[in-house]
Amino acid sequence: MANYTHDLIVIGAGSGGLGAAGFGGALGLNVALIDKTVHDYGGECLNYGCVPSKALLHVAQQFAGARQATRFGLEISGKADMKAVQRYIRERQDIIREHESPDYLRKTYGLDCFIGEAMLTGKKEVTVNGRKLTAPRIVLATGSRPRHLKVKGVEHVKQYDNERVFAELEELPDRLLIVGGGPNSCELAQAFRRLGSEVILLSRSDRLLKHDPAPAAKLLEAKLRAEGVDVRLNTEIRAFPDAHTASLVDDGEPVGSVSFTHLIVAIGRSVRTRGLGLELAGVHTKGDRILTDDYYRTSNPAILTVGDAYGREMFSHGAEKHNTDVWTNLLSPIDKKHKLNHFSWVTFTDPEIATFGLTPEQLDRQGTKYETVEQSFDHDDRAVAADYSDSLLILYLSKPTYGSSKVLGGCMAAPAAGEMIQELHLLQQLGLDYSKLTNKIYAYPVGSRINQKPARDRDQNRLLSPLTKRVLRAAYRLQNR
Ligand SMILES: Cc1cc2nc3c(=O)[nH]c(=O)nc-3n(C[C@H](O)[C@H](O)[C@H](O)COP(=O)(O)OP(=O)(O)OC[C@H]3O[C@@H](n4cnc5c(N)ncnc54)[C@H](O)[C@@H]3O)c2cc1C
Ligand SMILES: NC(=O)c1ccc[n+]([C@@H]2O[C@H](COP(=O)([O-])OP(=O)(O)OC[C@H]3O[C@@H](n4cnc5c(N)ncnc54)[C@H](O)[C@@H]3O)[C@@H](O)[C@H]2O)c1
Repeated sequence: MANYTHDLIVIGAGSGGLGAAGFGGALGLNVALIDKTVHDYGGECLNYGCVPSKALLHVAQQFAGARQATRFGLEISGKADMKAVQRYIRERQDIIREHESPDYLRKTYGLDCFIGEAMLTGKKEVTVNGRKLTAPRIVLATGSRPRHLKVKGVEHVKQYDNERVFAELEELPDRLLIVGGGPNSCELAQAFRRLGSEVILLSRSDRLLKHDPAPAAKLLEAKLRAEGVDVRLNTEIRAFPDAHTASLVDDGEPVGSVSFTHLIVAIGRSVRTRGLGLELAGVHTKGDRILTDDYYRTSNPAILTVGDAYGREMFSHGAEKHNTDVWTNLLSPIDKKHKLNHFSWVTFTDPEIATFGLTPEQLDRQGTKYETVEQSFDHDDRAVAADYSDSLLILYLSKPTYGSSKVLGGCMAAPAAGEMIQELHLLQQLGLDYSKLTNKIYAYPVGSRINQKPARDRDQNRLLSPLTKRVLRAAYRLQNR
């Protein structure tokens, strides 16, 4: 410590940086945490990502509920007041912000919080506000930034990315064009449609949510279409002839044009590599990636990355996973390798699309034999009563050995699927048999009873084979003479 100003320096105070610095602070280490402005503390998730998008979806859900209630006599009219919606979102953000502010972090974790743009100026040195800080380890938690369209005429168009949506959009768009087919576009498309905008959702992929199973993504696509979103797949923007028109191509062939009043672009994200002084610290990059190994190390082993800066799973809880691994490695002589065996993610649309555990691609890659079980909600009493029986559960189960199978992964498309998959995900994480659910008594009629249905069906099929039925009949008659 003698030759360093700090034990650890963390650049970026988003999900990644808060976790990396917070744990060090909790251990009593002398940790410097740096972000550009006080408002940037909390990062993308708090300011322009998870929190505002989920608050927006919550408001949109109220509108959808009111619209459904017109079947039962409620009379409604009008659209959302976007200023009031943004006010609600900012109020919610401010509540969370209190626990992510530099003052709170200083008081609670003893962090040495800096406000200013940090630059690497040596192998173990960072400069902020003209002051040189040094530490044996530096964590880059500098995040990513939204990609933008680069087509002819784009300079005449205002491209709203997620930052601008939550910082600047004060009027409800009349006719909104959203580009991209990932979680960001799907969530925004449904939210704005429910608030009252006309929405065109355009993606160059042949389906939405390419990281989730196709049947689940199809259910969401059908729901978006049923709510009036104009979903156009295999489509790209070729040019903007004027500020409110996009000409489109499908497989390179012109397919007409669309007009819009507002344009949101959600076509993925690039890791931040510029302005960080990476070259001065011997940190190599390739395109818009920081080169890293499976142990979160950059080409300078004193400098680690977590969160979006690591360039792999870009989620807030991805950052949480990275920090768990990185801190294990910082504290022990045996390094933990990055593995994605027990991960999950949720797209918070209606239906929610919740994917967990190993995907078919991962299972195939590791040569694991598995069977796919698709469970519909058609005869689930809760789904019938609450009108969501067009939902779906997909499970990947290991091939049975002596009658028992393990849950390897899966996906659910249903309201609150993100909550409902949790017990399945825990079984997968603990490596427990799926049959553990067979005798569980659920309060009737909780939605998560659907998790048990395939397990019960399988056990019942086994139990009620002609032979066991004969044995059980004989047992009954013997016991009850
Ligand atoms: C619209 C949207 C919705 C999302 N919803 C979800 C969701 O529901 N669930 C989920 O898990 N994930 C969600 N995500 C993803 C999630 O927001 C990100 O994965 C997460 O915020 C990344 O955290 P991070 O700490 O790596 O980066 P960031 O939060 O981007 O933090 C990086 C920080 O570094 C700072 N910084 C950069 N350079 C410097 C410098 N030179 N000096 C000082 N500071 C610097 C920046 O100011 C920034 O505050 C969503 C993303 C978007 C865009
Ligand atoms: N609920 C959540 O957890 C959540 C919500 C929103 C965002 N996020 C995260 O934020 C990040 C960004 O999300 P995203 O949805 O912007 O990115 P993404 O990379 O997941 O999806 C981008 C989509 O845009 C399409 N696309 C790319 N270029 C295009 C073009 N020129 N024209 C038309 N379509 C194009 C792609 O085919 C893809 O469907 C992701 O890492 C995501 O996981 C998470």
